[in-house]
Amino acid sequence: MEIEGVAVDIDGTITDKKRSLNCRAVEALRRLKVPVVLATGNMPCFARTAAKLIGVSDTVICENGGVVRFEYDGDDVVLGDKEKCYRALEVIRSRYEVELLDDAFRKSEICLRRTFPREEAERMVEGMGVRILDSGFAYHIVDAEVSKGKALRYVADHLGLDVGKFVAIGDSHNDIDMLEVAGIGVAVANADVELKRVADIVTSKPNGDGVVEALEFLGLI
Ligand SMILES: O=C(O)COP(=O)(O)O
Ligand SMILES: [Mg+2]
Repeated sequence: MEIEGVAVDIDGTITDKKRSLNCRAVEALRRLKVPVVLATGNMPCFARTAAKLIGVSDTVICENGGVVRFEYDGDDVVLGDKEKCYRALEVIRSRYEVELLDDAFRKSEICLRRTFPREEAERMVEGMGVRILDSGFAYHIVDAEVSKGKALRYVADHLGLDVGKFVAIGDSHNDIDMLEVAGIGVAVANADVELKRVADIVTSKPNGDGVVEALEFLGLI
């Protein structure tokens, strides 16, 4: 299969537990001849800056697919409904203390510190049209209509590329459907078991070194 693009998660994939960026992965991603799309749970201002500094495509998937941006100076395309997330937040708040992260900068979702049982909270908000994702770094209450996978399909269509010819690389629960949608799904060695289950390739090395390993294995570098 001729690979037309690479979608890569940020935290836990090209960064380590302390969120320190792996420079070998940066160099490898910069060298690729196909578009490299960052796909993160983080907010648009962070994602666009990260893309610029890393030296990959200005097209980024942010807020777990709730926002997409095609140009550095372009507008955010908001795909998720934050009101749904606020309604769910009130339900969760009735039982757990919550701490919101960067709320003023998020347009489609609510990011929370990981201080309560995610699965229990997800049961509490069943039927409200939201999901609670765990990136390993934070929880995200997202509109159930959005995901990194759906956003990748949207982005690929917009760029005139076939999403089935993308490689997607990730580490967590919030990457599952992106790996499923892409033609080749890669989980780095430190990835959640549930992500490894849907991956075509599981690297032997963790984080950014795993990204480099996968790109070499696929003949992209
Ligand atoms: O929770 C976060 O913001 C980190 O998310 P990411 O692993 O999708 O980059
Ligand atoms: Mg991650």
